Amino acid sequence: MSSVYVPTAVHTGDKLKRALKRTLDDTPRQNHQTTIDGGRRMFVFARLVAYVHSLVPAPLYPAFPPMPPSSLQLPIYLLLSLLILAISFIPISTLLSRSFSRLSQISSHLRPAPAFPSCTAPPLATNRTFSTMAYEKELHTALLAVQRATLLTKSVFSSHSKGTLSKSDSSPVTIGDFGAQALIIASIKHVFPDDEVVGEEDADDLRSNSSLRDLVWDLVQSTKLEDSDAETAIGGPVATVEGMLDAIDGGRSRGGREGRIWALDPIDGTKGFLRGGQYAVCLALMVDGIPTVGVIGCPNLPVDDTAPLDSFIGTDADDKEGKGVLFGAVKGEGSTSRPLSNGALQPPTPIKMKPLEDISQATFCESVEAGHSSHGDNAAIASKLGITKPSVRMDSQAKYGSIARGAGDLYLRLPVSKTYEEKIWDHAAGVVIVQEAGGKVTDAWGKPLDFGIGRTLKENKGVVAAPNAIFPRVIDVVKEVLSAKQ
Ligand SMILES: Nc1ncnc2c1ncn2[C@@H]1O[C@H](COP(=O)(O)O)[C@@H](OP(=O)(O)O)[C@H]1O
Ligand SMILES: [Mg+2]
Repeated sequence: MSSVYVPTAVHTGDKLKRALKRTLDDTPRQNHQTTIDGGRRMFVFARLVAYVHSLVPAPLYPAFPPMPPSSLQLPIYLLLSLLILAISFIPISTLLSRSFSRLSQISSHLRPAPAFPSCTAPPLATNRTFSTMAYEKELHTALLAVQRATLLTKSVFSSHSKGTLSKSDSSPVTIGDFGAQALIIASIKHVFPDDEVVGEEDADDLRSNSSLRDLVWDLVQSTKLEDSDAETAIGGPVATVEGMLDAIDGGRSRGGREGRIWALDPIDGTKGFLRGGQYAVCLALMVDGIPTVGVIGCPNLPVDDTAPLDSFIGTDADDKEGKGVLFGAVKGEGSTSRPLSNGALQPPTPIKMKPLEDISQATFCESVEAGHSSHGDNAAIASKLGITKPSVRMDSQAKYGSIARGAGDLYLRLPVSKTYEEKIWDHAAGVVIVQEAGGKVTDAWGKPLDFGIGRTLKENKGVVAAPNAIFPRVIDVVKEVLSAKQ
């Protein structure tokens, strides 16, 4: 009767051996062999247990695992079992540890590989909240910081005196740029003290010009979110003038391919800002050189995404209702937009690029400034694509936000100058928002934008953004037009 257990145990050992062989087929040979040896020893162990069982009269242990009788066979059973266990302990533990390491190898292969250009997985973020969405704390902080900074820029936008200076590259900078950079970097440093920031501005002019510094300090001191929880979440007010200058200078990072680096454009489209047109406050977190979180505040875009793209262009009517949009995106988590507010964040709405079956029906966006993007080349591309609608000219990364929510379709930025290097803060946030809304962004030759080589995109020329489905056709035509000029 006891032999009933023998085939069962042998069968179990055999099954285990076959299962191991099958599942570990792609294990490197050496590990494979050792694991099979482990399986063999387990098989022997099973047979020995079965043998010991056979020494015990079957009727005395009807259930499995059997309990031995209290006769002479009991000590024999115990002794043999102990001996077998001791012999088997080493191979079993080896087998288990190999199986666990194999499992962790498999799970590490399942981790998604990051996109160009890094081949390493993003490191675990410091200060990161472990919630259902990756980079939730980073996104929340960036949304609030940008929203607060837009309050400051709006107050400068509606004032006649904007404290404008000309920078060394003769581009304009205003007290709004300095104030917004101070507020945003102070928020980032409060929540993520170890992170670096590549910011467009520095505090040199303010350190040498006390009246300008006082103007900026007044702005920074008087700007706060109306919701106290929101204000506290990003560190509250900047405490001192020196703290403000240090915050602005906190944007001097040289950038790079490693770690967490924020890219900040406190007022993108400064010329639009001065003209009363579109402008944007833009912030992105790059992890190992890859734009991962993107936030763009556009105080002059219509909240209604079906409104004509140029609804508020060329007006400086700050009192117009229904304007002010805050875009946000996290890599792999989608893009959203919400109305800008003066206090807590408004609820978000997911956004997607417009599905476009017929390219000729596309609306394309380009810079207002002909010195920033070649209007002639953009027009030649549009014409080759069969596009008949006129371009929508718009300053700033509001272009990225507009195509991401389907209010436009393409963004063409064909280079004017052979030597100009696009700045990472002019594109990082927009790239995440467009990608997460179903689009692709490359340079004009179809090369991925490389944000990991410093403060500029020096390996790239121009920028093209389009919905994934039509991107190949668009970039072919862009290359055709560029090649014809060579
Ligand atoms: N020659 C040039 N080619 C391309 N971009 C340029 C440029 N000169 C300046 N820019 C950048 O163009 C940005 C504005 O882009 P757009 O034309 O899309 O509004 C400017 O940002 P700022 O306004 O923050 O200085 C500036 O960084
Ligand atoms: Mg800019």
